[in-house]
Amino acid sequence: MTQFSEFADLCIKIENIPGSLEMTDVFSEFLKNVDDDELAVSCYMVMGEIFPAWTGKKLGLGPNLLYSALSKAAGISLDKIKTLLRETGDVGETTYRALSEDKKSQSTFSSFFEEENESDSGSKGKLSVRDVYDRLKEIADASGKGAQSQKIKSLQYLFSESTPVEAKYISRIALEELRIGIGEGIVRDSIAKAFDVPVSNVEFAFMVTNDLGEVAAAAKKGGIEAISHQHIQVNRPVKMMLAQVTNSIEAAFAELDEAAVEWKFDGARLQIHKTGDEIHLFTRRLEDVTNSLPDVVSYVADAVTAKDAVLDGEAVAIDENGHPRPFQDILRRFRRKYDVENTSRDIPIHVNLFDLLYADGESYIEKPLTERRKKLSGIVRPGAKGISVDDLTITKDPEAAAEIYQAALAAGHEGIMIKNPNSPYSPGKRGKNWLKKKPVMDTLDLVVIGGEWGSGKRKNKIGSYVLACYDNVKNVFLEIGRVGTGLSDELLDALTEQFSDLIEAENGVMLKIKPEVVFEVAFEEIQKSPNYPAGYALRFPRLVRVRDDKTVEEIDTIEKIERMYQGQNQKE
Ligand SMILES: Nc1ncnc2c1ncn2[C@@H]1O[C@H](COP(=O)(O)OP(=O)(O)OP(=O)(O)O)[C@@H](O)[C@H]1O
Repeated sequence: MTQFSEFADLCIKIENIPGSLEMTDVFSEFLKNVDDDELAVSCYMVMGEIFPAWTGKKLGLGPNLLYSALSKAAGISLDKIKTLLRETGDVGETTYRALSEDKKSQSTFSSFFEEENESDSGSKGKLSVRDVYDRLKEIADASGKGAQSQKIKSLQYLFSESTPVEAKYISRIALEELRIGIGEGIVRDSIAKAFDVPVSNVEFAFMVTNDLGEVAAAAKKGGIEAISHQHIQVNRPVKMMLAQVTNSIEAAFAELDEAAVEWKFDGARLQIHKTGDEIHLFTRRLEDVTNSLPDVVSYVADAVTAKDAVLDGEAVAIDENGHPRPFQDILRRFRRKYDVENTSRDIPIHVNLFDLLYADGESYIEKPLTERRKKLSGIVRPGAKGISVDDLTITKDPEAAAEIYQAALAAGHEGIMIKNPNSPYSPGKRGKNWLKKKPVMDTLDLVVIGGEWGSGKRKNKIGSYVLACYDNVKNVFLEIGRVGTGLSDELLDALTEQFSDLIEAENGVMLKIKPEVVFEVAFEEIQKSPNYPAGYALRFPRLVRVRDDKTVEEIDTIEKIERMYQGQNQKE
């Protein structure tokens, strides 16, 4: 068993290291020494997760529940916890302080000094890494009547059995806010280093399994040989391949010579897994939305002739003429948990398939696009209801692509995709093998980190939202502005509801919100601004759409905003 105190020490060390190479050194040492039973979970937890990415499962613990547990464990009032939150602005620090005060008040004079001397990383709690993981998993699994109090009890147990420093990290993990600067790249490199396997092999195994814990376990057990045997599996979603923007069709053809051109549909990504009669549908965030889309399940059952397959496509909400409806409509379908039948009648879907990852026992991801498409067309019945393989044109002629682009826009879609016909499918990669061309509209994907209660008629609604971009060097969110004006009452109601469980702290009318929801925001211009931590502000920002299909890891970075600012000033 590895003590959780060792994990907390690891977090402290890593937080104080600026460079990723050193982080890799430190984490790979930890991986070498951790128990087999705790190897995989250490990989998840160091990234602030409990479950491997492919499960799409989240702990889903509201901040208020955590504060209740903390208040009970520390024996101090909820009000006091909220005051601490205002002072520290951070749930980890609040936990540390709340529990330190508790320990002080309960300790005798001499034990107080013992604790002080041993403080920070020194004093040891009673928990192992596995204990913490198991309790958090229990919290995630609790459901139904009594689940709330069960969750509070489990957290309370974790807090009371750990030192303040350990509890600080437990709180951050529980709210999915660990953010010590370790992401998938560093975990991947650490596995390679710890178990002496080339990074490229670890990378490939991760792409196909979507589970760094499992890859670490395989690497430890059987090195390169074992991880080379890992393959894509039906019913385990893999990350979707993504696209880069191209400024012009000509530029794309200059890169590619010959290109595969198809419409960029305005809908939501869907990864379809079929094993015999069992069909599962996953979103871009790898959430299982099978139950919300019974119509799509029946379309797949009817159209796909392969026994087993993993297919990639875009689900589009359509009107009675087959034209695409607004993006929010397809998201309504994806989110729907009740009254699914009626909603599917009101908002029909058409699925446009454009790729194939696996069919009848064979992985296709390493094969060229043309071969994948050939097989895809061979396993989907033409003329089937609600689902089709999209049209793909292979051409060397930018003019032909321009015509397809115009046709796509005329049909109400976003533009075109220009793909490298010889390229493999690279899960989770955004590279030059897929380029997208759509009309220029400057938007940014930003995360909501705060808000403000409205006044007057909007008293009980969150009336404006504080937005942040991501600083991927310092690993922090940077506030860049707000949106509020122009939002309808109906939308504000829906948003207030969506954010109600994400409120971490309140100060007067101001709210601190757990960074989870992504807004796509349009604006007139990016300006330099000393008023915001990002150093930039958006002129006339307005909400285009809530990007429920994107995770907070996918928001735009300060680097990109700097580049956009410079590009914008060059144009003038
Ligand atoms: N024919 C197609 N091939 C691939 N992706 C397509 C196609 N049609 C629509 N798409 C959608 O376009 C997305 C690829 O663009 P990108 O990787 O930039 O995602 P994005 O960041 O969501 O971009 P955007 O905001 O432009 O949709 C895919 O995730 C998919 O949902």
